Amino acid sequence: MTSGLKIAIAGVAGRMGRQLANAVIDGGQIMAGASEAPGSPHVGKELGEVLGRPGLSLAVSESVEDAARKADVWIDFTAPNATLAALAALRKTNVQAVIIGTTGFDAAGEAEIAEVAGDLAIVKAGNFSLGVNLLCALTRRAAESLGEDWDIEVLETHHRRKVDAPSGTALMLGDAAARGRGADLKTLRSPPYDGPDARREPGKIGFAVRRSGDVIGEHEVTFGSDMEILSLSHTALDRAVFANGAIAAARWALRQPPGLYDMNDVLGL
Ligand SMILES: NC(=O)C1=CN([C@@H]2O[C@H](COP(=O)(O)OP(=O)(O)OC[C@H]3O[C@@H](n4cnc5c(N)ncnc54)[C@H](OP(=O)(O)O)[C@@H]3O)[C@@H](O)[C@H]2O)C=CC1
Ligand SMILES: O=C(O)C1=N[C@H](C(=O)O)C[C@H](O)C1
Repeated sequence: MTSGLKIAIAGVAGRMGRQLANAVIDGGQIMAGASEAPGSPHVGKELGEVLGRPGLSLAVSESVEDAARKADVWIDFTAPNATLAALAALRKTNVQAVIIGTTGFDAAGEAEIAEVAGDLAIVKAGNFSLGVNLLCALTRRAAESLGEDWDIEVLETHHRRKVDAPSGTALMLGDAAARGRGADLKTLRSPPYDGPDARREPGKIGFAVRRSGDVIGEHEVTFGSDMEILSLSHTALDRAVFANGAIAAARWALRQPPGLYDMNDVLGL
């Protein structure tokens, strides 16, 4: 049964782009548009050829306006510059909602997104899985309960092709921990431990990053005191969990006024 949700997917030939397009089609939504990077060998191809699903006829476009023409919602898991360029172009289309999964924005990029959210309903999350968003709530709760003598460390592991570090999810977890301590992550973030005097500063939140093989995404937050260690963790077993969360966010966002939302809003956490 079709839900009538008309979705355009940015970066459709990427790991998440393919996952999203397959989830849209298999879930009975409408694939209304698909984009790829200007100059990509996938531009101009039929989506069916890109996905290995013969008979699917929708041309992959390098133009945001063209890919968005028949869509109500734009889902973007690409790269920061690509997402920001798309947002500027989407303001001139009929798209009402944007789902941003891209990670690695700098402060100026985050500000640009907040500005565009004056015109569009935007759901942005470093992770669209239910488990990770619940893990953030649990991390905040633990940080609220445990004093500064408990060292907070966030460890993440991802596949070797990941570009940004720490991951968007690790930063969400660090942010949740900082909020639990009534502070901002900017203030509490530890510099990397590296060099001859790399001692841990009390009260800071540390990050450690591993890149290995084809790991989809593993995150662990530890709270360590002199006598015990509390560890909270999450493992993503299938990228479908991100795609399904993003599509649920799309359905939710189309019912909202313009504004900047996250998965807590969508899931009611
Ligand atoms: N929030 C979440 O739940 C999740 C977020 N992510 C994030 O999503 C992003 C993408 O991850 P992933 O799919 O693994 O990465 P990939 O590199 O596999 O995919 C990104 C795709 O976007 C394309 N692209 C680049 N620039 C443009 C452009 N201007 N217009 C259209 N397409 C473009 C790339 O093309 P080309 O290769 O030619 O550059 C590529 O096909 C990352 O930031 C990642 O951290 C990933 C998983 C879950
Ligand atoms: O790049 C990835 O793959 C992932 N990116 C997101 C992040 O930066 O946290 C989410 C997920 O862990 C996979």
